[in-house]
Amino acid sequence: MISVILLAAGQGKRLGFKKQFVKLGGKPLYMHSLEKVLGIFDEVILVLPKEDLGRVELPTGVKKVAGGEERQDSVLEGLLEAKGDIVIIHDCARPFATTEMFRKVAQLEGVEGKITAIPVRDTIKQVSEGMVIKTLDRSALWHAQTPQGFIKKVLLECHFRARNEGVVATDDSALLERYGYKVGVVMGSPLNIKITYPEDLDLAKQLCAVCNP
Ligand SMILES: Nc1ccn([C@@H]2O[C@H](COP(=O)(O)OP(=O)(O)OP(=O)(O)O)[C@@H](O)[C@H]2O)c(=O)n1
Ligand SMILES: C[C@](O)(CO)[C@H](O)COP(=O)(O)O
Repeated sequence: MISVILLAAGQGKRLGFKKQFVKLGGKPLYMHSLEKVLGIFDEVILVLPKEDLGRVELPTGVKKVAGGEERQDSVLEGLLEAKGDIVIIHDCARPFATTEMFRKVAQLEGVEGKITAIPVRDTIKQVSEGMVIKTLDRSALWHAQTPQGFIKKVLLECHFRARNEGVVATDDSALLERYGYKVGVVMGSPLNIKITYPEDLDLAKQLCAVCNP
């Protein structure tokens, strides 16, 4: 059984407001991710800010869960509700992830986790105080994206250990890396952007207009 946990419980501090409810292509941002997985996977859980749980109406079959302070806390809240032996974690802040990506990260033969990611394309400089220190070898550098798939009991164990040690990571695969589990990679897409800053939202609106004119 595969559970999908869609994260939409952030406060949007870097954007200036809660992005998950912004209308993109005529529907709230979180709906873009929901539509990619609904009816395809066994269970869909949408993690929302506690204060918004009551006002968000969702299609039948989608479970609502209250999130926590940090992204990692929200993942754990979702995990505690998930029934699947495989879980897929996705940021609703990435509205252009495809169903194919969700399917691919759920294939976990020989690994405990699998992420979408794309190779770094630009020349990468190490910079300090406005000065270039050196050019880094980019051949092994990738941008991590979501969706990310995991064996649930492994991800839960990693979350509990991280909480006990006070470790906070920006994505879930970092926790598996920390505790020695294997994480595979599947090709994401440069179009699978994350809306973090105001200019990302402008770009997303333009992408949406091109993709769904
Ligand atoms: N406590 C949190 C924090 C984040 N998220 C979700 O995790 C994803 C990635 O987080 P981010 O871009 O950092 O979103 P925000 O936390 O909303 O933004 P900011 O960090 O700027 O406040 C988003 O889909 C966001 O809703 C969450 O579910 N619970
Ligand atoms: C999980 C993530 O989307 C991978 O790219 C990202 O790390 C989460 O948010 P942040 O903007 O890096 O805090």
